[in-house]
Amino acid sequence: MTGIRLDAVSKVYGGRHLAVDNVSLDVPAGEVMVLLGPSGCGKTTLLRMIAGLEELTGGDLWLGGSCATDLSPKDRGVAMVFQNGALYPNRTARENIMFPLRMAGEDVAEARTKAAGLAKILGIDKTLDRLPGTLSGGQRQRVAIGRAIVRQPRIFLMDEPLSNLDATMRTELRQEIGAMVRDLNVTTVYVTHDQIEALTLADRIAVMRDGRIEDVGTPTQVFNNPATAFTAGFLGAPRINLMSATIQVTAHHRVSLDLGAQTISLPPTDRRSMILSRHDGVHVIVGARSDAFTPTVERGDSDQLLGTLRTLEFHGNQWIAFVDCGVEMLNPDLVGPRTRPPHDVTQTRHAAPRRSTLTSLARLLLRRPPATESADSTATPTHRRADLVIEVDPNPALETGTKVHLGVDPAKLHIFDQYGHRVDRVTR
Ligand SMILES: Nc1ncnc2c1ncn2[C@@H]1O[C@H](COP(=O)(O)OP(=O)(O)OP(=O)(O)O)[C@@H](O)[C@H]1O
Repeated sequence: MTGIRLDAVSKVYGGRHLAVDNVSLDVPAGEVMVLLGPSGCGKTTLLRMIAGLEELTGGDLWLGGSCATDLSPKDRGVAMVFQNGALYPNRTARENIMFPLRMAGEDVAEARTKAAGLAKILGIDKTLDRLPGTLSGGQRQRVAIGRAIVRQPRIFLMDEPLSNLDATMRTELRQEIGAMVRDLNVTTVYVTHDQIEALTLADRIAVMRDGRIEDVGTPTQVFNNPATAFTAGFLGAPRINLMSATIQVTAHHRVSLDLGAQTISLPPTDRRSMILSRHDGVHVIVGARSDAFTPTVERGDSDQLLGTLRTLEFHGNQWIAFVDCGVEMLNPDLVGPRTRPPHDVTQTRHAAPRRSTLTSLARLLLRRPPATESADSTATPTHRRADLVIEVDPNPALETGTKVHLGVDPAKLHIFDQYGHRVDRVTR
C-alpha cells in the first residue's frame, strides 16, 4: 500500500495563473481522501499533479515514501477515472475491463476471472457482454471504474466520477465506490464539489479554496468543528448563518458578542470567554447553524435575540424560518483569503497556513475594522442585512409577521476572527 505526501506543492499556469498554492497534505496508505471545494479552486490540478499529468511548479510529491516529483505517469502505479470515463465503443464491457490486463500480457482466463469479480462488486455482472453504446450512463461509468482499477493500482484517483449521473444513480454508485476502494484497500483521492459525496465517502476531507487547503479532517470534524468560516459555509444545508460582531467585555470580564442591534452573551465558563476577554472592541464573525436557535413566540429564559418571522418554508423533512433580527450577515464565500494581501505568483513557496490562535486575534487589535478600510481595499467581505435561517418545529403560533424570541445555544456557536479563522484552537 502506498501513501501520498504533497510537500508545499504549487502550480502556476502560463507563468502567472496560480492554480495550486503551497499545498501540503498527507494521505496515509489505504485512506480515502476527498478534495472538496468550489469550481476553480484547484482540485483537478492537484489530482493531475499526483497522476503526473501536470508538472509541479514548486514543492515535491512523495509516493510510498519515495520522491515522485519527476517520475513519469506510467511509473507511478496510479489509475484515474474522469467525469466521462471514455470506453472503447467496439469492445464489450468485459473486454473494456480486461483491456489493461491483456495489454500487460496477462493470461485471458486470469483476466476474465478478475473482470468478472470486479463486475460483481460494481453491480454490472449482467451487462458484461454488452457494448458501451447499449449501457446506461451509470453502467458505463462502472465499467470505466472497473477498467481503471483492474490492474490494482497503488493509488486510485477519481475526478467527479458521478457528476453526469442522476441523483439515484449517484447515491448507488457512491456507495459502491466507497465499498470497493475499502475492500481493495487502495489509497484513493476523490475530487468533488458535492458536500454530500464528500461527507459520505471520505475518511478525511480536504476543503480547498483559491488553490489552498482551508481545512482537513474527518467528515464530522470539518462539519462540526470547522477551522474556517469558509469551511463552515461550504458544508451544511441550509448554509451557516455568519454574523458580523464586536467583542464587548463588561465588568467582571463577562464577554458578549455585539451584533449591532442585539447581543449574545457567552457563559463565563465558555473557553472562548477566556480567550476573548482581553479583546474588547475586536471584530469577529459568529457562525451559527440553523439548529443553534430555539424560536418561541413567548419569551423564554434562555432568549438572546428577538426578530420578526419573515418567511416560513417547508423543506420536506424540516421547516425553515427566515427571521429578521436586524443583524449584519456575511457571505461565507467572501470571508477569508480576500482579506489577505494580494498574492505574488512568482513566489511558489510560502509559510504553512497558520492555526487560529490568540496571537492572530491579538494582531487584529492593530487593524481597523473592515468597514473603515479604504475603498480599494480587498479586505472587506460582503456585508449585507439579511435574515437568520433557522430550523423550526411545526408550530401554528409561528406565523409570518410575528415577533420571535430566539434562544441561542452558545455551545453551537463558532467564533472566527475577521480572516475567517477560528479564535479557539481547532484540534484534529
Ligand atoms: N491548462 C490550464 N491553463 C491555465 N489555467 C488553468 C489550466 N487548467 C486549469 N486552470 C485554472 O486553474 C484553476 C484551477 O482549475 P482546476 O480545474 O484545478 O479547478 P477545479 O477545482 O478542479 O474546478 P472544477 O470543479 O470546475 O473542475 C482555475 O482557475 C482554472 O481556470
